[in-house]
Amino acid sequence: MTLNTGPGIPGEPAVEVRDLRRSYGDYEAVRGISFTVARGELFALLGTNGAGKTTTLEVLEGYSPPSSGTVRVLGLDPYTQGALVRRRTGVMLQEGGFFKELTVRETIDSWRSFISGAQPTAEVLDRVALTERAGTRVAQLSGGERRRLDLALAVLNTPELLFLDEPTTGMDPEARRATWRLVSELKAAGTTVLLTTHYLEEAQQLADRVAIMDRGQLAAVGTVEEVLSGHGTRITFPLPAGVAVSQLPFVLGESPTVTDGTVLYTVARTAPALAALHGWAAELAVELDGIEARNASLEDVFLELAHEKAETR
Ligand SMILES: Nc1ncnc2c1ncn2[C@@H]1O[C@H](COP(=O)(O)OP(=O)(O)OP(=O)(O)O)[C@@H](O)[C@H]1O
Repeated sequence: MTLNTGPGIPGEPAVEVRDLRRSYGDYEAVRGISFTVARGELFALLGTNGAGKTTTLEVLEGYSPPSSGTVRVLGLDPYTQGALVRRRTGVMLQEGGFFKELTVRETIDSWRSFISGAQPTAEVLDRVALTERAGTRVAQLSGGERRRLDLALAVLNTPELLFLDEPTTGMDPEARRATWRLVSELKAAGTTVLLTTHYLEEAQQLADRVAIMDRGQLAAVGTVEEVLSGHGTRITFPLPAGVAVSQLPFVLGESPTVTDGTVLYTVARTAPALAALHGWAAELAVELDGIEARNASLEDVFLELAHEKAETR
């Protein structure tokens, strides 16, 4: 038997997931998902709470086997070939298990002793902007600083593939941006990154491709642009003075929603919709001040999914 321990077959994806299912007892948390992550790509797994993101990541990291389906990480089976996979990957978990009495430097030093070819401690501290906190005990770190220490440990072995489970949860905006910079640098240096996040802006900023997970299934996979296409344009304007909601027209067959005096239409085609609205306004001799048309955002897609979820409950 020959084991594939090298850098992998050129063109072979970094991650390949086929029909993955994973159950906890009777409960199926992941219900038949398939996706691939190419080498060098930054892929974001987005989802509502309990969608199955962490469960998927745990299978990819080799902590649990699939209930059915297959996963390959760097061409290897992460469950049965865990040691080989771990040598070439970095993992940042949602809750790092630190010894709270150790300082930041001692924590990094102790992890370094397990890794051959680990980066120097000073360099790692600098990369995650923790140099000034090197002598601080882990117990005294803020939530965001602990996440940065998690990240430091995940990149210690200069991994080919990095798994980040909600990397910026608990960080203030400045720390979040610093983490985004670090993740972007790693990607620029050729690291493949698979991250989960609740922050849509994070996915929009960083990801080459995103997958939206909902109730154990993938609702959409593609570039942000691809995922947003098909979700229409949002046209909004303040309800004109003297106009009743019942007077608002159907536009391209769509009825509006009115929230706090703002009218919203979601339409497939922008120009004819705007023309129809201006025609309607001219007939009523009212002004459409403040009318705006914008593409759907990831947030809109999320809200639609949440809405569908509430309706199917
Ligand atoms: N060990 C477990 N035993 C039983 N059920 C579990 C277990 N771990 C997770 N679940 C359930 O499986 C589902 C998916 O959980 P998972 O943590 O994968 O979701 P998630 O998308 O990561 O959610 P979040 O964004 O809230 O972290 C949830 O309904 C959760 O309650």
